[in-house]
Amino acid sequence: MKPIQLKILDPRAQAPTYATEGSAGLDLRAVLDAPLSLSPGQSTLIKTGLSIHIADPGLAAVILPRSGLGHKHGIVLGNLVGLIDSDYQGELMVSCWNRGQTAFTIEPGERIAQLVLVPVVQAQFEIVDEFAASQRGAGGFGSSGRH
Ligand SMILES: O=c1ccn([C@H]2C[C@H](O)[C@@H](COP(=O)(O)OP(=O)(O)OP(=O)(O)O)O2)c(=O)[nH]1
Ligand SMILES: [Mg+2]
Repeated sequence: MKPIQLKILDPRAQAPTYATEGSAGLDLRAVLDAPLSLSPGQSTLIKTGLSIHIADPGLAAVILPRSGLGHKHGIVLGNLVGLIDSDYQGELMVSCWNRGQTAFTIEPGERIAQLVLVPVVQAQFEIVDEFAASQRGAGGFGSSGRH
């Protein structure tokens, strides 16, 4: 694919790389002046020192939690998932939320989340009054397999 333009906005940041050949995610590191303690329940927006311009509307990026931090320490994302639009050119920001019971300290340069590029389809809509019948119809929320 075409390279995605990347700006390194802070000298403490570095271009993210895939850790292994098969990695889907690029780890994002915290740009912080000092360690930052997050109390239980607290969330804060952390800079990454990076911006990208995806440019292609057929792509987007998502920011996802790292499983170790999320499972072991309760550090997930305040917005659950971050969505980076293809036309966004600002700094990549990570909302870190301590959903755990104990304080957690984020160190400068710590890998706090991961960025995944994903394909996107922009929908076109056709307004109709009725849909053609389907097997499911309007059933949902556990309706299948119930008698
Ligand atoms: O975790 C995130 C989520 C979003 N963004 C940036 C990229 C994204 O393209 C932009 C807008 O995000 P979103 O559309 O989710 O936020 P919004 O609350 O709808 O704001 P807006 O009105 O600017 O679209 O903010 C981040 O840097 N980190
Ligand atoms: Mg938006």
